[in-house]
Amino acid sequence: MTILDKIVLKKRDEVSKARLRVPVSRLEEGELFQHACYSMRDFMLDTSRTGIIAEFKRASPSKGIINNRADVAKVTQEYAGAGASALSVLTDNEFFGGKKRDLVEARGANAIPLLRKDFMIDEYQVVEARALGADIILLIAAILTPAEIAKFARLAKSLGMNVLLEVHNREELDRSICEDLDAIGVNNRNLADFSVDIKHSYDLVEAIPGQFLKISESGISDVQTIRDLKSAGFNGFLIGENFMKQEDPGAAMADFVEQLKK
Ligand SMILES: O=C(O)c1ccccc1NCC(=O)[C@H](O)[C@H](O)COP(=O)(O)O
Repeated sequence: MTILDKIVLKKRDEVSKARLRVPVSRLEEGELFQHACYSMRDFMLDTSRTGIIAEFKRASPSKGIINNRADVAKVTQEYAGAGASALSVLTDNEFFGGKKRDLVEARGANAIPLLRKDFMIDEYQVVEARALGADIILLIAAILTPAEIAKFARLAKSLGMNVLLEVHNREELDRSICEDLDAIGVNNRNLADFSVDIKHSYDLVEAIPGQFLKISESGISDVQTIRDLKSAGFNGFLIGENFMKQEDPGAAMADFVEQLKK
C-alpha cells in the first residue's frame, strides 16, 4: 500500500464521521460559508506580487515534523505581507499535523486567496472547505477519476470557489482536464515514493492548455528555480518546507523575496 492509498483510506473514514457530526446543512449555515471568494487568477497575475503560493505545513510523510511551533495566523500574515499571491494551509491531521481550525484562523488573518490543502475524495469536503473559509480547493488527479474531478470542480465553481488540479505526469493531465478548472499544478514530488524533480514541471508546461494558470509545486528552494520556471511559462510556485523548516518562516520568505527582486 502506498502512502497515498493510506491517506485515502483514512480520509474515507474521516469524511463519513465528519458528515455525521456536522451535516452539510450545518456547514451551509456557517458564518464563513457566505464569504466572497478571492479570485485566484487576479492575485496570481498581479505583477506587484511574487506568484508564490506559500504553504503552512507543520509536518509531512516524507519529512516528519517540519515545524510544530509556528502560529498559523502570524506566519500566514507574514507570508502575505512578504508578497505571497496566495496561501495554502494543510488541514490533514493524521499525516501532516494540520487542523481544520488552521484554515479558519488563516482566513481570519488574511485577505488573499486561501487554498485548502487536503486530499479531496468526497463532495462533502468541498462544501466543508467553503465553510472553513477557503477560496481554492485542490483536486489531486492521482486519487480521483475524471468523473469525480469534473463533479467536484463543478460543485466548487457553483459555490464561487477556484479549482486547482494537481497532476504529476502527462497521462494524469490528459485524462483529468475539464472546463471547471482555474489552474493546473504540476507536482514535482512523486506522491508514491516522495522523489522530487523539478524536471516534471518543464516536461509538462507546454502540454497545459493556455486558459489555465500554470503552477509548479514542491521542492522549490532557490530563487533561480523560480526565475527559470517563470521563463518556462509558470505563473505560480507552491512552496512549503523551504520556509516552514526555518525558525521564523515569515522572515525566511521575506529574505527569499528580497533575493528574487535582485
Ligand atoms: O510533502 C509530502 O511529503 C507529501 C507526501 C505525500 C503526499 C503529499 C505530500 N505533500 C503535499 C505537497 O504537495 C506539498 O506540501 C507542496 O507541494 C509543497 O511542497 P514543498 O515545498 O516541497 O514542501
